[in-house]
Amino acid sequence: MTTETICMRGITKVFATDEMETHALRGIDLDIFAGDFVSICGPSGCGKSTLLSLLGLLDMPSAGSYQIEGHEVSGLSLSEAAYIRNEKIGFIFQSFNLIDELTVFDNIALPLRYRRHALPKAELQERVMACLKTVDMTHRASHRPNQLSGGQQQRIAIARALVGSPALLLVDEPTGNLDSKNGDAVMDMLCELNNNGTTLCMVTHDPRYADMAKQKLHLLDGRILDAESTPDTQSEIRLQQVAVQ
Ligand SMILES: Nc1ncnc2c1ncn2[C@@H]1O[C@H](COP(=O)(O)OP(=O)(O)OP(=O)(O)O)[C@@H](O)[C@H]1O
Repeated sequence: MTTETICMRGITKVFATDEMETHALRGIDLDIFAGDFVSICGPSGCGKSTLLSLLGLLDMPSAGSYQIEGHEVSGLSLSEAAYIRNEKIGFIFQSFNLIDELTVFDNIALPLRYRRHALPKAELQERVMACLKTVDMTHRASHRPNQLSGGQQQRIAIARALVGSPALLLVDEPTGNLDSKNGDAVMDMLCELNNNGTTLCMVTHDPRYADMAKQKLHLLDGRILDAESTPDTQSEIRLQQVAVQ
């Protein structure tokens, strides 16, 4: 049976100021299944970052339903949203957002240290080192981020996003600050993580990287213009199941 990680229905987002209202999202329906890889692309201002912020519970929709693993999360309080975010969601940003005052190890450990239930020290150590191994950076555990190259910093950011074993990894232009060689290496790493079961949702302007996804969403003016799925995706299977019912 397929597991639905994300289910959005009729999601809208309106930013209102005294002078005007901006309808950033106008009725988004989106399903993301465990193990899926979704890419979101579209022109500047179409609502990509807004959608990613809502998916990551960094902001709340103006209307609509949003469920993570079957639990309604639209309208949560700030502290409840922060709790779910920390437990269920990992983030990778264009600007790696690492803290230069902390070692690589401590940067990766940070999401675990913010959890309500502290992990035993040995388990925390084990999880951080396992993530460093995944991104092939164990030899840099005691370095500071500003002693690393851009590509290495993004690998540390990936490790930090993975350390909490998130149900969903949200990725915003992961290669935007990298040259093409390092960008390709980061994308290879993300694809490998997805092949090993990590659920990914990525905003990108690069069509080559968008094409690597199993489900491709094109946004325009706050709406999903069209969605393409490769034949082997869970979404396609689900659509076929609906069709035969
Ligand atoms: N906090 C805000 N207040 C008012 N309007 C906003 C706010 N955030 C976004 N918007 C507006 O919502 C619309 C969608 O913005 P969003 O940042 O999601 O677009 P985007 O597709 O990510 O663009 P880009 O590719 O340029 O990053 C835009 O018209 C933007 O001006």
